[in-house]
Amino acid sequence: MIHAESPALEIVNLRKKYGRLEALRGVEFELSRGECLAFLGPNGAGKTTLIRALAGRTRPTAGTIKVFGHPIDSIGARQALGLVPQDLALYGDLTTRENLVAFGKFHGVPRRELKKRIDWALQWTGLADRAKDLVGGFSGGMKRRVNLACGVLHRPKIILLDEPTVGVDPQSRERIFTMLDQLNDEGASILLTTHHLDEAEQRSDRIVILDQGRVIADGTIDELVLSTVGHSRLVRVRVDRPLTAPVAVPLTVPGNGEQRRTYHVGQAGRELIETRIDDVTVHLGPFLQAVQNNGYQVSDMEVQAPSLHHVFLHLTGNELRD
Ligand SMILES: Nc1ncnc2c1ncn2[C@@H]1O[C@H](COP(=O)(O)OP(=O)(O)OP(=O)(O)O)[C@@H](O)[C@H]1O
Repeated sequence: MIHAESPALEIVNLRKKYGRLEALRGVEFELSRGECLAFLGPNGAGKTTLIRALAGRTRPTAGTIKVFGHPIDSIGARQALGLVPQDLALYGDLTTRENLVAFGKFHGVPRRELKKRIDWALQWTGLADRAKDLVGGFSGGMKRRVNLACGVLHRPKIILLDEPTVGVDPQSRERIFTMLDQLNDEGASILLTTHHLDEAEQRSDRIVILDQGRVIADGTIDELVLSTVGHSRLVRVRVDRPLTAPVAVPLTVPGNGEQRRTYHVGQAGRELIETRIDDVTVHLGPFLQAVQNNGYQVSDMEVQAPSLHHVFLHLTGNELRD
């Protein structure tokens, strides 16, 4: 039975120790029903450990995990969860269909439903015409798709995916996200880990950033941007000749008793001026005017909105790399 009000997942004070190393240090978050949540974090942050703990593959040292309000070790909770692990768990010497049969049985899909589910999975993955081919000979992207199908054959309400697009080409990546969108549209709640900031930014409803076993940020892109780097824009202006000195920009700062301040931007000897502007509508015009007043012509300009990349750098001080 599913509790009407409870979230899909509720994680409180989750801890996992491997000997003296604490991989999870009191992780707390919720996954709402029907939500797609992306977990980001540098290498070793604890993402895989978290997914494994949620999937019952490793026992947490402390903390609670509730699935639709039920303890993680209840039968209802187990049936609600589907895991798509990072490492491909497929039988290379079996065909696509044979792999699906094996995983369907493993997940306890009733015999009478198995064929229907497998036909659905073959369509869903776009591999119907490869049903009788050995999986061992497939490309990385195709194997990922079969792996995904094997993890969701029993139609779990919550799908946990550890790096679902690692090592696949951009086309397969796109295809995998279309497949996940379909499950999400049909009501599944999705929790995935990824190394791709753009993927998290474009594909998820909410983002949790994990660093050294702790949640250091949790929110929508807008919330994360606002609480870290703010809504300022990076402006890059190229001018017609190297600066002889930094450019003086007088700006009026609104607020209690308007203040006039002068900023000096740009570096002598460079043709590029980079600065942050709090409010484009108020400050961009005076900034460009000041560049002209200092005797330079603007030859090119770029305004960059803050992205998840800036949030991540701000919070962890590191680039996120594969
Ligand atoms: N079975 C294990 N035994 C001992 N230490 C482990 C084990 N599994 C993970 N760790 C350690 O726990 C920490 C978190 O590892 P985890 O794999 O969860 O991180 P991750 O965020 O998934 O990293 P990556 O992005 O590299 O996959 C790391 O320091 C790792 O070395």
